Amino acid sequence: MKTKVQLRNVSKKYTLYRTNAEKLKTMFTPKKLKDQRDFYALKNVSLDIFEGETIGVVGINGSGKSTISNILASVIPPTTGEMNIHGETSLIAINVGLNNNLSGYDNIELKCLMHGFSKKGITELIPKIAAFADIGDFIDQPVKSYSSGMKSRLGFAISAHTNPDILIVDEALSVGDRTFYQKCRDKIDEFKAQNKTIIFISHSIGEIKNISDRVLWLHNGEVRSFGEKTAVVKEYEDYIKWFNQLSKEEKDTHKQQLREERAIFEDAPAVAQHKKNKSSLVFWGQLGVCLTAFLVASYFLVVPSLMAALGENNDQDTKQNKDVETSQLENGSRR
Ligand SMILES: Nc1ncnc2c1ncn2[C@@H]1O[C@H](COP(=O)(O)OP(=O)(O)OP(=O)(O)O)[C@@H](O)[C@H]1O
Repeated sequence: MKTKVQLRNVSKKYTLYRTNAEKLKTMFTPKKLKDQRDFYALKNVSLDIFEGETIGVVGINGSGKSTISNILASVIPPTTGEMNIHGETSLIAINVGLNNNLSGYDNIELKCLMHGFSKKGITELIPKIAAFADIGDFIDQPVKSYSSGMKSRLGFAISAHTNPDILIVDEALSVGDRTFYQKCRDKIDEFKAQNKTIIFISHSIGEIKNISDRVLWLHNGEVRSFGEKTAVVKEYEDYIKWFNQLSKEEKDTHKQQLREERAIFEDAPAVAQHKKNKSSLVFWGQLGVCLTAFLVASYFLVVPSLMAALGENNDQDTKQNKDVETSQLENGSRR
């Protein structure tokens, strides 16, 4: 089986800033550890996805589903880890990929150009995409005037017609109505029949069970389970059931525990030491550069003046010697 997506220890780290001023400050000064609020949106994710597979992705809010879809579609880079994607990806998400200030038509043209279509190809595709999106006169209005369902329709229509190898659908179908949903399902089935790879993110367990071959459960930024769909969906549902039967205090304790697991505190002394080493290295490096610059400047500015001064002295000495010699000669001849 051909591997289409390979992730090895992929992590995405974010820093939360309390204010914009704090963010600005950390750009100029090494941030103090007490201010640090780094956390993993995604932590050490390793997986392989093969050609022709449809992978369903489940997980509670904030578990990292959109982060992984954005990384796979190269919308954002991972902080660390290795990623190999064999083929062209296309992401359909409610708020990603469309330029809000451009009209539907212009967005179609732009996306098609980005996918490498010729002008002629684009002219042929535009009516097909517009017909699939089925948003009427809104197609020539700016996307900012669209409802989320209309954005999703246009996004799906563009992606479905640009022939991607790997289609990533992030919750995009949840905002469309049932007529559009069925159209998208038919298109997804067409893609499956063409042996394309699909990554399908949804909160609807029914949809996930229907569409997927394997299921990935992301939990607190990590892979909790990845494999046969019925087994993984059951594990996920069992977790939801377990969580829902907890008391309010137990739920809060559990959520706090998840936050702590995700926060980058456990290696705090190592980070602090690393930062300390790094900043002292930077300090000595800068000092070294300044000293070298000073010595070079001194060489070129001071040495020529010294040489000139010495030269003048020599001239004066020679002149004085000559004067002495001349007077001695004069005295000698008088004698
Ligand atoms: N740009 C960002 N800056 C800071 N934190 C971010 C950023 N983007 C995402 N996050 C955080 O990363 C974590 C994972 O977010 P993500 O959107 O991937 O979750 P999700 O599983 O898609 O959630 P949902 O089901 O609510 O859509 C969340 O805690 C989120 O707040």
